[in-house]
Amino acid sequence: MASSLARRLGAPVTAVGSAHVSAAQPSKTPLVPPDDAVAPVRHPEAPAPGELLGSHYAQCFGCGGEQPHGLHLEARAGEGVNVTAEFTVRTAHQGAPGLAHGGVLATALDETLGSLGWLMHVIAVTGRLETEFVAPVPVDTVLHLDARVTGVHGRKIYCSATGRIGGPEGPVAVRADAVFIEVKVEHFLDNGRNEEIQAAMSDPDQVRRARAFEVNP
Ligand SMILES: CCCCC/C=C\C/C=C\C/C=C\C/C=C\CCCC(=O)SCCNC(=O)CCNC(=O)[C@H](O)C(C)(C)COP(=O)(O)OP(=O)(O)OC[C@H]1O[C@@H](n2cnc3c(N)ncnc32)[C@H](O)[C@@H]1OP(=O)(O)O
Repeated sequence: MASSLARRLGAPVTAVGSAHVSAAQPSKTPLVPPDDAVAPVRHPEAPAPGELLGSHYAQCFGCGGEQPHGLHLEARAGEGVNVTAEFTVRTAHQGAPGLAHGGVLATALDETLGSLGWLMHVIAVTGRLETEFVAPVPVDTVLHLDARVTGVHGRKIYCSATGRIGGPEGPVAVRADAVFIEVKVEHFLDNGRNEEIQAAMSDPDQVRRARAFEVNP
């Protein structure tokens, strides 16, 4: 059977920003996995440990290589359902003189956590993200990021990340706990802007990447 992406490729995108996402109440989903959560499973075709994951979208602010304003984060697969990444704080990332903006650091954590989906072959978006800023992070610092999935409950993926300075074993400067929610590729097709969707769909590399996520045994 044709994949949903293939079906959509055959038809022009007509609606933009459909309202299928409800105007929800604030989420009360806790950030720790419930007792009946299951352990995450590394997909048999997940990238090998140490392999660079690459960008899920060339224009992504977090990881896109073609995004001039982006963080250009590059994550590597870990041995389990975990990833590592490095992020260098630039002058453009300041919040206070010589110090990283907290929102930029939260974005680096979010992006690193988001890349965990590659290891499970699941597309997921951030539902909740709680960040803790433990120590100031000066410009030119390399933040050593480490993220892992701590449990899966239905479509909810519980995960945590740390950002260390001075080396991968250095002191923790930032940390985050998050819940990601698994979605289908339609999430992007139904909610994204037509112009960018069409551009992404005419890029064979992008289509291949999106397809790689569609089958989750
Ligand atoms: C050719 C085009 C291809 C394009 C795609 C290309 C490649 C794709 C590959 C990867 C890309 C994937 C992600 C990007 C990766 C990294 C970037 C960094 C991550 C981000 O930056 S990403 C952007 C920010 N993010 C959002 O833009 C989400 C906005 N939001 C929504 O779109 C909805 O809100 C949604 C979908 C989250 C839920 O909506 P829904 O209707 O599907 O969910 P539903 O109500 O059925 O809930 C089901 C269960 O999740 C629980 N739940 C629901 N919402 C929750 C929440 N917020 N927090 C905690 N738990 C929550 C419920 O409590 C229930 O739990 P339970 O089952 O236990 O009852």
